[in-house]
Amino acid sequence: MHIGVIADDFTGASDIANTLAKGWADGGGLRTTQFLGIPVTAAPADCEAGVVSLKSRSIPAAEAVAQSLAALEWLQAQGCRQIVFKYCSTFDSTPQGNIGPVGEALAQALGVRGVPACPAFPGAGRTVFQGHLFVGDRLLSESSVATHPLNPMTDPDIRRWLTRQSTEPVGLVPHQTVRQGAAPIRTALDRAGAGGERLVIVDAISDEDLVAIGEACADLKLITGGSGIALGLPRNLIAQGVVTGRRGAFTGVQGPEAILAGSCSRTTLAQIELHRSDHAVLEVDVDAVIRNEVTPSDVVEFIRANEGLQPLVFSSNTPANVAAYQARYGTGTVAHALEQLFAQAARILVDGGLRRLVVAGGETSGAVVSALGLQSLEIGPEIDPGVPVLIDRGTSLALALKSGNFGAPDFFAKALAALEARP
Ligand SMILES: Nc1ncnc2c1ncn2[C@@H]1O[C@H](COP(=O)(O)OP(=O)(O)OP(=O)(O)O)[C@@H](O)[C@H]1O
Ligand SMILES: O=C(O)[C@@H](O)C(=O)CO
Repeated sequence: MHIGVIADDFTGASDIANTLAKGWADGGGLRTTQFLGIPVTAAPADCEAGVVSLKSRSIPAAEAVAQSLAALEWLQAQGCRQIVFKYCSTFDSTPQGNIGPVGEALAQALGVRGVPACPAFPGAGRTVFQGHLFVGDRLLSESSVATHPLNPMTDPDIRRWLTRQSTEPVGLVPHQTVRQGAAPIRTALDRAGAGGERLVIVDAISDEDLVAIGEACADLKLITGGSGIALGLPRNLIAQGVVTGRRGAFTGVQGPEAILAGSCSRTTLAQIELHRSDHAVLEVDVDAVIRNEVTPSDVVEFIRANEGLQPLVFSSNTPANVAAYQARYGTGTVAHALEQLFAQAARILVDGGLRRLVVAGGETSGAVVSALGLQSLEIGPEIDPGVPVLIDRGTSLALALKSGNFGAPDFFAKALAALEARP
C-alpha cells in the first residue's frame, strides 16, 4: 500500500477513497479500500491506497489522538510512504479540537513540520482564500454548518480556528503563491516548517490549485485536508511508475433496500422532502425514541413493509427543532439514542437479507457500519461528487454513505439505482 489515509468519520472516508479511486482528469486512479476502524489483519496485497475510517471527529481530543496514532502505526506497517489526515471540507471541529491535536500528533510522530492543511473541495463548493473558508458564495460562518448539531462552525478564519486548537504556530500559504504552481508552494511550505510552523493552511479555490498542491507534496510524509487534497496524489504515483492507474471492473448487487437518514443538514432535509413526495417515508419521533416507545423493530417493520418502494426512515429535523431536543435531553444523549436506533435496525435488516443500504450523515453512518461489523469496503463508481458506491464482497452488501451536505436533490433514488446490479 502506498498511500494511507486516516479519516475522522466514515462518510469523509468514502469521500477521499472516491477521490483516490477516481484520480484526476481521467489520468487513472488507485485501487482503493475503505477500512472500517483499524484492521487487525494485513491489507489485501493489491491495495494501492487504504483509508482507515475512524469516528474521531466529535470525541474527546485525547481519544482522537490515540486512535489516529494507532491508525498511523497500522498504515506504516502496510508500507505506506505517505499519510493523509482527512477531515471535513467544512473543517468541522470545536475550539478544543480535534483537527489541531490530531494533526500535530501525527506530525510529531512522523517528525515533520510545514504540513499542509487544506479543507478545500471546490467540486462541492468549499474553497479557501486568504485562510478563510467559503461554502459557495458564503463565508463558512454564514453557511448551514454554523448550526451543525455537534460542531457548529462559527469562525470562517480557519487559521485562527486551528490556532485555537494547536500548541504550535499555524502558517498560511496564500493563493498568490498557490497560483504560481508546485515549486513555489513547496518552497513556502518548507519555509513555514523551518520557521517553526507545524500545520500550514494552504489556500485553494479550484481543482487545478489542488493538483498543484498535490504535486508540491509528492514526497511529503504527511498531508492534511478534505478529500480535495488527494486529487493530485494518484497522478504523482502514476508519474513515478509506482502504479498503473488501472482499476478493476464494478458489479452491483441485487436485493432489498433501505435509506436511513440522521443527518440534519440543509441538503439532506431537501433530499428527504423530494424523496417523500413519491416514496414511503417514516419520520422518527425523537421523544418516543428517548422513552423507548419507538425501537429498532419499528424501523425494521416499516422497511420490510415497503420493500421495493425505496423506503426512507429519518430523524432529521430543522436546526430549531434539533436545538430543542438537545436542550431537552442533552446533545450526546439524543445523538446516541438516534444513532443506535438506526444502527440496530440496520443490523437486523442486513442479517435478514437487506442488500442495498443508503445512510445519510457521517456520525450516523459510523454507528450503522460499526454495528454491521464490516471490515473493509471496495470503492465502486461515484454516485455524486464525494459519494461512491461501496461494496462488501464478503456479504454482497452494497452501501452509499452520504456526507450530510453532499448529493443532488434526488440523491436517495439515484444511490439505490447505482448500488443495483444491471442485467
Ligand atoms: N432530530 C434530531 N435531534 C437531535 N439530534 C439529531 C436529530 N436527528 C439526528 N440527530 C443527530 O445529529 C447528528 C447528525 O450528524 P451526522 O454526522 O450523522 O450528520 P451530518 O453532520 O449532517 O453529516 P456529516 O458529518 O457527514 O456532514 C447525529 O449524531 C444524529 O444522531
Ligand atoms: O469533507 C467533507 O465535506 C465530507 O467528506 C465530510 O467529511 C462530511 O462529514
